Amino acid sequence: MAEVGQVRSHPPSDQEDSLPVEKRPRLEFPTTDVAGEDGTQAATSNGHGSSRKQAKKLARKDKKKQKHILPEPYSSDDVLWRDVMALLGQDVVNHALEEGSEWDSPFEFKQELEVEVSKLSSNGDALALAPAPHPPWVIVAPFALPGEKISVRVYRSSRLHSFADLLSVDTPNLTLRDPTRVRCKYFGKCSGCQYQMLSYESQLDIKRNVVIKAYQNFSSLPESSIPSVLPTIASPLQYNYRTKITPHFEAPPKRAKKAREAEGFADSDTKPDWLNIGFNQIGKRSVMDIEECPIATPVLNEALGPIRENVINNIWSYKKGVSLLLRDSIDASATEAVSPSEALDTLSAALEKHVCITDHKSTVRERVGDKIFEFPGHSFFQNNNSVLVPLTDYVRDAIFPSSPALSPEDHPTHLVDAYCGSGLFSIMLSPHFSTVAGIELSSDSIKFATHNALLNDLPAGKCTFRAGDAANIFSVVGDFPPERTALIIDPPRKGTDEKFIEQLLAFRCKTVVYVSCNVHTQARDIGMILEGMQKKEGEGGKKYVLESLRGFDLFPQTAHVESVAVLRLV
Ligand SMILES: C[S@@+](CC[C@H](N)C(=O)[O-])C[C@H]1O[C@@H](n2cnc3c(N)ncnc32)[C@H](O)[C@@H]1O
Repeated sequence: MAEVGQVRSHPPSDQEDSLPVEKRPRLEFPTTDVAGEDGTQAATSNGHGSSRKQAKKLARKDKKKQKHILPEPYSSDDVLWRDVMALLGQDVVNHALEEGSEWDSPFEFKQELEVEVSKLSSNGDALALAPAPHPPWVIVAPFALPGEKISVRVYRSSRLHSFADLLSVDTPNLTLRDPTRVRCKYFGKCSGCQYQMLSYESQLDIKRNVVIKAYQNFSSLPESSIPSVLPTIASPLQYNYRTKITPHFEAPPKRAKKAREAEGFADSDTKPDWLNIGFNQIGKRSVMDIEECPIATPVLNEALGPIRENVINNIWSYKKGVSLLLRDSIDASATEAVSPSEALDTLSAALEKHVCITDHKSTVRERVGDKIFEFPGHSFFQNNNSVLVPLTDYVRDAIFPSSPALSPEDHPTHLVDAYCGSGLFSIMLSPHFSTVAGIELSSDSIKFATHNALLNDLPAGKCTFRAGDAANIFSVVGDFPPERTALIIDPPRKGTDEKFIEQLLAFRCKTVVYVSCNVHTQARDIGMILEGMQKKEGEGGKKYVLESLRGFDLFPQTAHVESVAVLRLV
């Protein structure tokens, strides 16, 4: 029986946990809350009420007003808001803002309507204009495609848009949609995947468009500074690629505990109806029961059954909701059992044996190309192993281009790996550099980065890793020759910060490769770097140019895209 292992309260705090198989944040307020927000008007329209009543009413209105929270800049809500504005057109949006009607949803809670999808948002939802005679307003619904006529039911409204459940696709777009492509029985309900009905080529095209829009909307750069976005690089595996999943469940509710008490605490090995172990349902806070996940690796799917059984058998002992951890790892005991004298193919066979790690403190082991990486179960590691050789090769080729962008005698000799985790880029690219320095906030990851350098027999002293804020790296690489140094930036979703960018601009290394799981904050940061350079140097001297830009598909079947931007000082 697999162990449930170390569990924690959910939602998980891991910075990359905003990735696909996760909760989407709840937005704003239900549609019934959107009545007029002008307190003065409300008071005068109710001319005969007592002043106490009026004061109460005003207080209620004020409360509602406070709920009109604008999206956090660069958040997925902000990304959606830009898409909503683009679909409505600037004139319509300006008019609604001037009128103060942008929160006045024309739709009631649970109102049903038919719409035609215009486009996809960068978050993967379908966007449709509300049909006449409704005022200009956007309907946001999941799992529908451009050109499709759909029936939806509104469940929540926001600024000039309402969220709706998809009830049916009445006229499907058969050039894009093919239901036989869908491999998951939960697709259409689970919030994990958005695109299983699409061909893989269409998914890659859509993601390229997300990168294009991100730089248009969030970089503040003139069109002339943004290169044509290159085609998205495919993931070698399009299913069974995800090496980490975190299904979760709620603790027994009070009513269930009471019912059990009334029945004399009778134990049962069947799953209670109220217990769901899985991922979030689309558009809801509730968890849906998931027995298999076709984007997760086979070993995680094999382990999921026994892990679920263990939870079911012990469910009454849980006081809080829990996020389980399932992580695919090479079986360390199988590789350790191979003696050095044994043939290489015995070792290779041992490296193919995988197990599921459930303990946050256990060590996970992955192979990337000819290197082995170890890291603690709770810490960050990229979740799609199949794409890591193409990704690290791509970063290497960007640093050492064969084109005239960089002649061989100018090739970098030093590498700075900011936000280095357990050393993926440093170690994969180390053969091409004389000196490598990595920095990372998590001291656990840093311990493992140092350990991984030894594990892969890198020459002593070649790679040094330190724990700390990424910006601190510039104070320790003062002796690196900037014109022979490459910098890799791979921050969490919130991107890097002004302190880091300020020092990057002072350091002026030849090449910067910015890898990001959030192309919107990446676009902001790249904009800040290019603008900052402009301000520092005026029109003279060398400047960074954004040489190339492209998406990498680390998460097939989902709307998520990784983005790689290459800056060169020329
Ligand atoms: C997207 S991960 C990339 C890790 C690594 N490059 C890799 O590919 O495995 C981002 C990393 O940044 C780290 N991090 C977050 N904030 C940081 C900060 N202010 N300074 C340095 N590292 C930070 C996280 O702990 C995480 O390991």
